[in-house]
Amino acid sequence: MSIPSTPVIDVRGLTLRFGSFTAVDQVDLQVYGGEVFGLLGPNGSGKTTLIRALCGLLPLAEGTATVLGRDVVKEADEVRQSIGYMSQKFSLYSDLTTQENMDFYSGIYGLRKTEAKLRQKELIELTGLGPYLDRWAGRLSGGWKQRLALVCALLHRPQLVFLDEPTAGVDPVARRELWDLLFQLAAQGITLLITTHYMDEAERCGRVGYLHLSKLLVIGSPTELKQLPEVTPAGFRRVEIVAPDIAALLHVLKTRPTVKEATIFGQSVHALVDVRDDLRDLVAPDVSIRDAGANLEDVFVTIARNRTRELAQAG
Ligand SMILES: Nc1ncnc2c1ncn2[C@@H]1O[C@H](COP(=O)(O)OP(=O)(O)OP(=O)(O)O)[C@@H](O)[C@H]1O
Repeated sequence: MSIPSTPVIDVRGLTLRFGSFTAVDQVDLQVYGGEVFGLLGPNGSGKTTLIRALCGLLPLAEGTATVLGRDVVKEADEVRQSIGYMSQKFSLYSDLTTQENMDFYSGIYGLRKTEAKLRQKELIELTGLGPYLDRWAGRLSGGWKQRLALVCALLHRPQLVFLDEPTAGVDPVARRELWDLLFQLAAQGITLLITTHYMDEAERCGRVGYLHLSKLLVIGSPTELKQLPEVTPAGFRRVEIVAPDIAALLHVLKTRPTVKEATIFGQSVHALVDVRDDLRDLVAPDVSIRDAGANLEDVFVTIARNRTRELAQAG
């Protein structure tokens, strides 16, 4: 992707506070047109707070933020009218039908009747909501509720949409379908900033950022991040070991001096091992050991741990 020079989201030195608590600390972030940008981080790391500020909903303690070229404080009304926001909480009216919810949000965005009908028709076709128009929103399954919420966030044709954990609690098939929809939107040039706790979703993003304890620790494409030298330090290699009793294997690895990290992934253990240890004593007919690259979880865990250690040493 060729990156245009004007960012759709431009955040510089942004700090957000609730009283004396700093929820977002000195964040710099630029997101460009048509990007699918993933924002990850543990619970309470500041993702929703950052999004709410970018939607013009919070005062800034320090720094600046513009979205679509508009200042989120001075032009908060214009910002809110020009973006889409699918919030973490279910923002639809459970006792209104799908159609009534769409009509309600069309009204909120001030769409004229003919324009609203046209846009609703487009979005119903895009999302497949047609068979559910008369169903109460509260009676829709999780996946269809999220599609309806997405439709309501797109009615006014925003060029930038914030999606806060859009797939939380949604089954894997519906998650995949929602992502297919998101890619169709990105293909239309709509910029998406998405928070998620799912690593497979992070992998789908063009770039991701990782928030930890209110600070944005790292930004990059999944491929770039996995290749960061600090994730697999010199003198170490990452291996995947499949064995019949992975709990016992994990215990063995955790107590081995040459193993820096070990964690269970499905039926295998991933470990960061000193290259001088060939693990030969672990080889058995029912055990397989192979070199494996870092995954995104390795990246985030390692970087968060390193930064925490650096802070402790500095303080
Ligand atoms: N209105 C508020 N008043 C006081 N503290 C708040 C307020 N909103 C958020 N916080 C605090 O700010 C921190 C960041 O919260 P935020 O909701 O942004 O985290 P998050 O990364 O989105 O978490 P999650 O993954 O659980 O959604 C948390 O410690 C939270 O308790």
